[in-house]
Amino acid sequence: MNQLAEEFDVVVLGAGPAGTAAATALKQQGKRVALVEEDLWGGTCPNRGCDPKKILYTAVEAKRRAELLAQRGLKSDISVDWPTLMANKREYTAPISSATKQGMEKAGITTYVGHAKFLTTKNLQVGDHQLAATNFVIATGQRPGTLDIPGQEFLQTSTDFLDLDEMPAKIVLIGGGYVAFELAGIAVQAGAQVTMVLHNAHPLRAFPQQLVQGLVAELKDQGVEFVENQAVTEVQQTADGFQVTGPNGFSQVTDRVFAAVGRQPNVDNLGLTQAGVEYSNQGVIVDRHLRSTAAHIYAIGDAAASPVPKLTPVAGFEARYVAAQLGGRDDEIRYPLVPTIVFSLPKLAQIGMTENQAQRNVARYQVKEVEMTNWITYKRQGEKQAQVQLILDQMSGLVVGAACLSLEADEMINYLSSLIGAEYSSKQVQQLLWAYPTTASDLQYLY
Ligand SMILES: Cc1cc2nc3c(=O)[nH]c(=O)nc-3n(C[C@H](O)[C@H](O)[C@H](O)COP(=O)(O)OP(=O)(O)OC[C@H]3O[C@@H](n4cnc5c(N)ncnc54)[C@H](O)[C@@H]3O)c2cc1C
Ligand SMILES: NC(=O)c1ccc[n+]([C@@H]2O[C@H](COP(=O)([O-])OP(=O)(O)OC[C@H]3O[C@@H](n4cnc5c(N)ncnc54)[C@H](O)[C@@H]3O)[C@@H](O)[C@H]2O)c1
Repeated sequence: MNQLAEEFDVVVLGAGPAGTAAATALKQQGKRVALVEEDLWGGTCPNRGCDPKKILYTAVEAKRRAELLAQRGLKSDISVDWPTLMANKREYTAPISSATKQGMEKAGITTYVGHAKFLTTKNLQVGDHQLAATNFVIATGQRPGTLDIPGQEFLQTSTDFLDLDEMPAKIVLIGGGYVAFELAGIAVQAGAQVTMVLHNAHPLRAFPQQLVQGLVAELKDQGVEFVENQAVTEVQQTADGFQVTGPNGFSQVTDRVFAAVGRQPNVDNLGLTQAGVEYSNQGVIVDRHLRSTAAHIYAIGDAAASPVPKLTPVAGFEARYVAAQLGGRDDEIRYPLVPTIVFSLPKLAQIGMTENQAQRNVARYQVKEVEMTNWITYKRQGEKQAQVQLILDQMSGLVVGAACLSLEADEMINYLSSLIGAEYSSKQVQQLLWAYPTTASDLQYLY
């Protein structure tokens, strides 16, 4: 081992939700912990992901709710003041990085600023420092993917969108996943003319297509244009913007073009080969203990090729699990149910078994669609899309999966998460009382 190396029990690479949670839990065990970050402390979620997105979303959701009540007695002429909204977002995000770093240091974690790269299986380099450790935790996250086409340098990302000084008059969003649907809702309500360009006809493929079609219909109603089956081949800069082109004469002139075509794990410049760690384009390959192919090196969060959605609560769960493993536990990871929400207008949420999975065993699983637009919860708000889909296991009689589309879908999915996770039967649900009339009290009619 290099004599100049600074020694630790564990070195954590990346200070996002995964890395900070792991470092904190490991420090609480009394370990000597180093945490390395090359960019913003706190990582994607609070700086350029979930939280800034939700701040912008809060304003556009309020505007949409007011619009829906326009025929129901609420007079409103609301518009989004983007510069002020952005100032509000920046006021929130500006202190995050330094506060997170300070918080880590206050907890007794040794922090390093710079790019971490393995030199050997036991050593890594950060700037002028060499760090040696018994164990390492890779928590380097993901970055926005792009398209390998002429003019790719003109493509912007979700990071750019979430920090726009002005909302452009026209934008093109390439992609049909979480990011594209969330940014479309924000941009259209902030006054932009939005075109979503999809390379196939299956947006949000992991969600029930009936609910996705409801979301698409709602976004179209708000003014979003959808172009399907169009693989963009080139982006050119013009005198006053950009021209997006594709096969069969497709051409769209716009002010900005955002690629929302998935994210790539930050694993390619980590010296993983020197460390004996194998990886794929899904991230670091891990076993059921989140150990990489080098058994003393773990991977968690977005950087790990673990078979779960890449979300902040999952990153935290994996971090606490690995800390417990390094503290002496030796059980395989068992994930709880993972709720996911697309914060579009309206919201689309899902948990547990999906419709696609249920359809592989129709003898056992029944898909139940519930249209709720006329229920008091939704009617009073003028909501146009309020649907729930439940997956029933006919063997146990339990609900094992659910998806929701409405402005209340974020709350509803969390209630369903508790009930499905605790394996509540219909009979048990009828024994519970929720204050009425609320989103929760509808559960009685759903089960
Ligand atoms: C636009 C957007 C919206 C999102 N919204 C939601 C949401 O609503 N809900 C939700 O649950 N999830 C959401 N996510 C996903 C969520 O942000 C991620 O799942 C979460 O941040 C993953 O945490 P992580 O710690 O694994 O990775 P990250 O947060 O990406 O942190 C990794 C850190 O490692 C650092 N790093 C990388 N390489 C190195 C290196 N070699 N040396 C040192 N440091 C390095 C990076 O700079 C980064 O700070 C969203 C993501 C995006 C992009
Ligand atoms: N609310 C949330 O929880 C939330 C919000 C945003 C992001 N995220 C996380 O970030 C991840 C990334 O989000 P995302 O929307 O970038 O990815 P995604 O995987 O959800 O969607 C990518 C989309 O891009 C399309 N695509 C792929 N290659 C393409 C190509 N060459 N040309 C055109 N389209 C192409 C896909 O068909 C898909 O529709 C999510 O999977 C999720 O883990 C979560």
